[in-house]
Amino acid sequence: MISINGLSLSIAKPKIAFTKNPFLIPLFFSNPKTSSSSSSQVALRPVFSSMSYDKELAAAKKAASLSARLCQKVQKALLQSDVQSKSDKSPVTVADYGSQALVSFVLQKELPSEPFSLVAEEDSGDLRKDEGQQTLERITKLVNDTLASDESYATSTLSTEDVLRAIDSGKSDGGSRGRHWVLDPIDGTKGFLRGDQYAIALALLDEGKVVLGALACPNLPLASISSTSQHPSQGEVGCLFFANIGAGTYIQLLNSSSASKVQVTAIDNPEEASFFESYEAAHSLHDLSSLIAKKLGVKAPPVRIDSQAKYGALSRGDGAIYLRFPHKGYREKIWDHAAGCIVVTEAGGVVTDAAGNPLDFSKGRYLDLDTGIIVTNQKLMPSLLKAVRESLEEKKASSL
Ligand SMILES: Nc1ncnc2c1ncn2[C@@H]1O[C@H](COP(=O)(O)OS(=O)(=O)O)[C@@H](OP(=O)(O)O)[C@H]1O
Ligand SMILES: [Mg+2]
Repeated sequence: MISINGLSLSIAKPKIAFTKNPFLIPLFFSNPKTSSSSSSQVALRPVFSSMSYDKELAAAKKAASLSARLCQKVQKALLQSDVQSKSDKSPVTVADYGSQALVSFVLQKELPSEPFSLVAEEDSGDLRKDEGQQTLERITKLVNDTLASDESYATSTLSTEDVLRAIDSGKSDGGSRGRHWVLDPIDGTKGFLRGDQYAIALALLDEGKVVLGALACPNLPLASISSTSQHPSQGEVGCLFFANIGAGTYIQLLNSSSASKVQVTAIDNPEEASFFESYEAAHSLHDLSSLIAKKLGVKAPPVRIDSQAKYGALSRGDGAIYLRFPHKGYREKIWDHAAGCIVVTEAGGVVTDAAGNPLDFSKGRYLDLDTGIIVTNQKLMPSLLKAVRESLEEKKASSL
């Protein structure tokens, strides 16, 4: 019997006690074709044990929580000079850079004996230019002030060069071999700038599979958000969702250490369901979502919030469905979904592309997707898939 995240688990003696990766302990191997366990190596997939990732999860929670502290400070008193525009015209702030530097630094400090690879959104190109110097100094101060606020890092001080290096450690290409951290230092930067929802989304890939996630949502209330109360004016705010493969999903307040297990909703009647979608119409086709919702019989209006806070809210049953249909040609990045995906699946939900295939995080920095991403519980997925297929066919026919 072992205890993981407060859960007591009985672990069967492994039928095969070897693995190429000493950090992985397979509980058993399942053969996807026969569903029976076997000692043959042919066509076998390891089923990962959560006990391998406890210290990584602790490091991820610490990194995401400290970054949330930095982001909250910036959002409270945002200066005009804190916001810049990237080459694709999307906004980036000192908090995006500071969060990435902080996560990179903390993960490496907490896990000094592990090889470090990070796939993350930002790079330091603009900060290395002459006109980026003031911004870089502001970021360095934010990072050092945040470290100083934590007793285990009170004596750590980063130079501007350390900060640039920490940001640029996020250039890894990820892939299907080995371990890679995946980070969106601020997911929903537009929401962050509006004073709304955003998330610090951190996940770990092992052999191409997401094995843990820490999702900090500094503006998400602890109480449920629903279609009728998207902005509750009172109650505790600031949630950290975390999931370790095979061990479920938990939520705690960002400034507390007492966690509770969450589960997706059990409803099976779409008429009782509400659905999430992007706040920004440029990020997801709202018309298509409303057609799908109508076909399903969903009565509630969409709940539009920024970032992977949608995955977190769904994992605790605030809503039953998340629909994401980007405009044609957009390629989804792995950091926009990795943490959210495991937070939902470990809470009993299902995350697929529009054709019902699981998301594949092993292909590098991008997801190779069919059309969109849909998320719901196991009971609603068959009817959701049908509604999605019919709606996409209708949309295609009407554009001919
Ligand atoms: N054109 C387009 N289509 C689809 N998605 C896009 C697009 N452009 C950006 N992005 C990514 O969306 C991330 C923001 O998350 P959401 O779409 O969930 O939230 S919201 O649109 O801000 O409400 C956002 O994450 P951040 O860049 O971290 O803010 C982007 O990665
Ligand atoms: Mg971002």
